[in-house]
Amino acid sequence: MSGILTALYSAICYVIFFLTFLYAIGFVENAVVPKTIDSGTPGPFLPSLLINAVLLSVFAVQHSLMARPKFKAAWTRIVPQPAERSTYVLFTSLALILLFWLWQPMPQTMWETQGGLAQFLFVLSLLGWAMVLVSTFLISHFHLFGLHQGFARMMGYEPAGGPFVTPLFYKYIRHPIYAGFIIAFWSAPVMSLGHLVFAVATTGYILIGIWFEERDLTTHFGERYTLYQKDVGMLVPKVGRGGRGHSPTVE
Ligand SMILES: C[S@@+](CC[C@H](N)C(=O)[O-])C[C@H]1O[C@@H](n2cnc3c(N)ncnc32)[C@H](O)[C@@H]1O
Repeated sequence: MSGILTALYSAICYVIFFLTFLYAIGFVENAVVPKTIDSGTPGPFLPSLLINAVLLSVFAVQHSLMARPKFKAAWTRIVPQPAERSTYVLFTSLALILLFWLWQPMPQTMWETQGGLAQFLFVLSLLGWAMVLVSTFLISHFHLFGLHQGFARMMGYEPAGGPFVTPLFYKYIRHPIYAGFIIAFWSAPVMSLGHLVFAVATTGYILIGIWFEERDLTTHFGERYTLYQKDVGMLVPKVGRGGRGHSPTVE
């Protein structure tokens, strides 16, 4: 793949990802977009549950499998190295688009809030999404979504792997992106059965994903990451640290 083609490919994948991310906000928040988590005509309970479980599993398998170093090593014999991350981002977007498209509404209300509490939960949920986006910039947004690798190929240099960093949220929790998703998914003013299935499944997936990601991070960054794990909570800040947060200079 020529440099210009690689850069173009990574830019297209990035735009598809970003639009998918924006759609995901509307889908979960039941706002703005035509098809949301609770919209549409509900079908019978069991087939709906089964279809949703398959859609969530397709996403989970794609997202975890393609992120593992062994898969990447094999995959880059087919896909050029500079386009690998963009291809991952593209497949993730496609798995999500499939989920948005075929998701079956399960509208039974599990719990419902009103007035100030409902407004608070809605705002909290949006803050969760904002935390996700801000955190991607904290650990290198353009590397995470493949643009850096694609454009580096065009400029003729080898991009260094993303460094280990612990700014802002990362000083207090190890996984602010995942924490942001969990906040966004659970802070629903009205929790339908379908939304609850989605929140439970994605939270379970995130917890399993963290186990795999931390195994890779420990292999990659060694003692720096083990010290970080001791110092900083996974999804919730550790108590008793007097709000100091992680300080790499202490290592
Ligand atoms: C989707 S991001 C999720 C990051 C993190 N788990 C979170 O929730 O904020 C996954 C990528 O972030 C990288 N990553 C995780 N923690 C990092 C850190 N402290 N510094 C740099 N990269 C990190 C991993 O290597 C992986 O490629």
